[in-house]
Amino acid sequence: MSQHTESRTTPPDAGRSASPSTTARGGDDIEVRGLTRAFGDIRAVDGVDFTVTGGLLTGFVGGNGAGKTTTMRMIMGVLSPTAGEVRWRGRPVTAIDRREFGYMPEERGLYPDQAVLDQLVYLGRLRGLTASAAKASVTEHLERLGLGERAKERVQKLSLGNQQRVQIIAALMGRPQALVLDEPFSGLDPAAVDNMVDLLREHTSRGVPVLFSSHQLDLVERLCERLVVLARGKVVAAGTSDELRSTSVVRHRLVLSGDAGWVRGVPGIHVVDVDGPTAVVELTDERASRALLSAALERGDVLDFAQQRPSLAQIYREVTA
Ligand SMILES: Nc1ncnc2c1ncn2[C@@H]1O[C@H](COP(=O)(O)OP(=O)(O)OP(=O)(O)O)[C@@H](O)[C@H]1O
Repeated sequence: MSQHTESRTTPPDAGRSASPSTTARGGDDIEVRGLTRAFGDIRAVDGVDFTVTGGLLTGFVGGNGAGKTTTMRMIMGVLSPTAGEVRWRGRPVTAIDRREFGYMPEERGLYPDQAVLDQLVYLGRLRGLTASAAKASVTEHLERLGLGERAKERVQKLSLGNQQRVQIIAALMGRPQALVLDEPFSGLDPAAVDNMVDLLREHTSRGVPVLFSSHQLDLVERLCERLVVLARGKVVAAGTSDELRSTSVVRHRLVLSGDAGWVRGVPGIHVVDVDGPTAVVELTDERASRALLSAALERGDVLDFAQQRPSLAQIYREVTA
């Protein structure tokens, strides 16, 4: 039975034909243990461990070629690991489990000649939804992502951004038990990003673990409760933003009434940047902050002197350096 008359504050429950609709919270984890994949001599993914916790958005970041896509493919079983394993709810993941995962692959495999609605309903059927449940879920998602009028159009007539939205619907429709999304935000305009975020939050609010990769650090910073940072096939940092920040070098920002160039001569600090009256520094000696402030006051007014919360971009540069 379709349940699509429900309010839009809950995720579309498409009445999967043969699955229990669990609403467990917190314990619905994907666990990656020692995951490794070699291509010839290259270890694209090298002993990777992390957990995607139920109910949280986990951002997966790393530079080009860091191994994100390869890791996600192994989570989804599209690629087999050279070593290590993927676990789901405390035991090795099975093909049946994965059938209930929503996956957005890097290669966007839509059929250009097929109508949007038909294609999505077909994909929903492959995921185990009944035809009517798939249609109801797809129709609701199309409306929510602003494609309600385009349901009968062929995919190739849509702009790239709209094709991306269709791909997102393919991953989110029904009631996925976990979401693994490779660059779901790339190519979306800000309104579509917001709609997408709302949708993802609806899934996390019912305990679903969500892993998504992105190069948009500002977005990841805004959205994610947890982060996994990959570099050269290895996890170089993982945890909440605050946990990552606590290991980062503390910066101070000093704003003066005159030019701040003189700070370069103060011992015990590393100058990150000077721009006219503003200097950003790192203390290599804790006591230097007092010396810096005294020296500044001797030279004139101090308009601001405060610790700076490190941005994710800063943390990212530090851990991947
Ligand atoms: N099928 C393959 N055959 C050979 N090498 C591969 C294959 N797939 C990935 N690689 C290599 O594995 C490494 C990791 O690639 P991967 O696509 O997982 O990185 P990524 O973090 O997703 O990068 P991007 O952000 O650029 O998408 C790269 O060096 C890539 O060239």
